[in-house]
Amino acid sequence: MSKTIIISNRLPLQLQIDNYTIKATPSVGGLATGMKSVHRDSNGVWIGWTGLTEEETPEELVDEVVAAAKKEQCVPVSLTEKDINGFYYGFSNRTIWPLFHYFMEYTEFEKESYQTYVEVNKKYANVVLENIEEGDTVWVHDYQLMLLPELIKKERPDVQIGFFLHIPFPSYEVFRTLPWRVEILKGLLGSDLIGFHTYDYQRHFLSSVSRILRQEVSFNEITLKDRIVTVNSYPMGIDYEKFSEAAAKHDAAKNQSELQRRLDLHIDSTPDAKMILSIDRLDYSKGIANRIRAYEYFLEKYPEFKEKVRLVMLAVPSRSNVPQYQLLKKEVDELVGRINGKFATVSWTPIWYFYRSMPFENLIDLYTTCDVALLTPIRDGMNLVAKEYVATRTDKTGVLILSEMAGAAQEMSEALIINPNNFEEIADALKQAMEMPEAEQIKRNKFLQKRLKRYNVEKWAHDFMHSLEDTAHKSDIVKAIRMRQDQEEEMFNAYKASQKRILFLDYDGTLRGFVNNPEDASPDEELLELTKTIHSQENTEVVIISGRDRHTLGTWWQDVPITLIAEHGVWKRPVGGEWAVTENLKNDWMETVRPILEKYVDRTAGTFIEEKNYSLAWHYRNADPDLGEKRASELSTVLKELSANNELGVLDGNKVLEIKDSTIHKGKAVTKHIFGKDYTFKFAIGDDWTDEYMFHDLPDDAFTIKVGLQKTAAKYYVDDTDRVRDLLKKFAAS
Ligand SMILES: O=P(O)(O)OC[C@H]1O[C@H](O[C@H]2O[C@H](CO)[C@@H](O)[C@H](O)[C@H]2O)[C@H](O)[C@@H](O)[C@@H]1O
Ligand SMILES: O=c1ccn([C@@H]2O[C@H](COP(=O)(O)OP(=O)(O)O)[C@@H](O)[C@H]2O)c(=O)[nH]1
Repeated sequence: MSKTIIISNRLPLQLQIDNYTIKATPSVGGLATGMKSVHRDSNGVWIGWTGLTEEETPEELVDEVVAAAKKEQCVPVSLTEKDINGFYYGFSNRTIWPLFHYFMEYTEFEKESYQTYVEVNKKYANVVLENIEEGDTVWVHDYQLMLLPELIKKERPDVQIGFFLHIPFPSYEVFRTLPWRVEILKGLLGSDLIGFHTYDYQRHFLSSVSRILRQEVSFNEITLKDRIVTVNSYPMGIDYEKFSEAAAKHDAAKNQSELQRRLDLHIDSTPDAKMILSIDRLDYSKGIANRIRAYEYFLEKYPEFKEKVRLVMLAVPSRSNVPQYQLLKKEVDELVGRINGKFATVSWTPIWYFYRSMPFENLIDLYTTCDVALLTPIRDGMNLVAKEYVATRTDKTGVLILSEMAGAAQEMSEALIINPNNFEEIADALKQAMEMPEAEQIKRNKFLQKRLKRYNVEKWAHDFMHSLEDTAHKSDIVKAIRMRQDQEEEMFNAYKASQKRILFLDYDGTLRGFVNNPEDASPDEELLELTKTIHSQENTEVVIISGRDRHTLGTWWQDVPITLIAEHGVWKRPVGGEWAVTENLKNDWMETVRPILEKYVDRTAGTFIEEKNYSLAWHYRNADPDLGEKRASELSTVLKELSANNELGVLDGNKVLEIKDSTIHKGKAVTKHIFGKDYTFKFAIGDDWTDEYMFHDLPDDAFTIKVGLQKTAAKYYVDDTDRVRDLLKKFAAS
């Protein structure tokens, strides 16, 4: 039976060794708490780190660690102290975490910790590969394992791999500063599906892929040479029933215990003061220090709330080996001390501060007891605490104040949404929350609860897995048209058996890869030799059919006697003959079109005009990809309007728009060329839109091949120019 393998840095359980006994406690943090319910309900396995290093695990307890993990359907990855320092405290939490949360001043670029990150990702990959069985699906989680998808895909291309990023993906301007940006993107692109919490993170990622890797992005799909990677947003939900049921149980017991519990929580004699809740890991991205300052500002701006409110603050220890977290701990301790010292009275302490993690029951107690939740992250991938707070409000009272910088804010517009850097706004929101009529609280929470209940963590995981299955169908379609070994053999058999053969070969993107400057793309010796050899076979004709100008093609194939067709069919050089125009063509339209193209060159950095006898081409390969596409579609509209009266055609090539007589295209050129000749083997290969005309216009029995995975009228596709070279070699050897 096939299974789902979940992989994350941490397992949902943390193991500790106390007096030679293994103790397990639940892991804290959104990923572990959220995925736990998904894992519980599946028959899969979860691979990750137990929290114990190899050095901390006595040899005689190793098997017990494995057994303790196995009991929870988990498989541990064994890591050394050095691994954890470089991989977890190092690259993950001193480079990626601050960078992806826009804390550039905290970001360290350390080559050594990156190297450990690579090694540890390989360790995870090895454990995954040991546990994969045919038909399994792999779901990798989060920023600590961004190289893992590629490592797995390389070994197991048959396995569907999903990746979900739980933290923000930053804008291209921030991401580009990372020295290992290419490696990280390539690592992620080993996946078949990549998920983010919000559309903004998704579009930031796609923008980096197209700008840094120069990879073709179409809507939410990235077309690689042999696969399609789908990218989408799936806002993570919570186990709604678990929280609402626990809250209902807690409410039932509330009458006898709540007041006592409040007073037990802290020595204070203002039990009627409203409670403002704040829960997070002690992390600078959570805006805890700012929150305390904003609370101070609130008490100053609205002094009537003194002794009427209390901030209940739970800060869960996190990543305490990283200096910034140690500094933050100090800062928060001092702030709490200072503010309590400044405002406290004999009967009132303005902040109750807990620095520890709490068991589930106590969390529920806090959620249900507090009148307001104040969550002000500076940046936060999602923030599940916001959702959990709303889910526990069984009577629908309570007010959520939430930072607009949390992914959750995008789905929780009924909350009071604030900018975490705007103290004025936070103070006013606190006042509004204190004074909000119950009816309004209920109205807002009703909407929020309905949505959270519907899009819970189960639905989230189901949606993701469903999309991942869909990507498998996409791969099937890809496999269907990719030229298989048997189809290739069939083609070569037909070639060998044929008495009269013709091969139409496009040049750029087919025989030769793209380079920034088109003049640098000259053919190598091997290529010239191959075309010559094939052409010299009996009854065989090789035709280079290109959009290039005749001088360039003519110079390159000066000494090779094959047919050349230039400028999409305007010019032809027969074997042993001279260049001649194939049609009666006009070029007086160029005077009108050139200034339009020049305007686009001036406005779009990196673009240029190529002038041919009967056509003008505007190249935008070196422009910013987004801007290039936008300007190309704008220009194409302008030119099409103009061309309607001038019999001009606009050819949309690979990062080039070419304007020429509309009666000229490669389809017409090949049709004319084969007219009246009884070729029994016809072959055409090309990579872009201009080649589609020949795929379309050649008779049905022709072998037509597209280079690269794109929509095409060709019968087959091959991955890249290397595969084209292989085919040429096989033709030459036939
Ligand atoms: O494992 P730690 O280093 O102790 O950190 C705990 C987890 O923190 C991060 O959580 C994120 O995931 C949440 C759920 O998607 C999301 O709501 C939150 O905004 C994120 O910060 C981190 O992404 C996890 O990998 C950590 O395990
Ligand atoms: O003492 C605590 C405090 C919090 N949490 C859980 O930790 C998660 C925090 O997730 P969130 O998305 O808010 O932030 P993250 O820590 O993942 O950045 C929530 O599910 C909380 O219920 C916990 O298990 N124990």
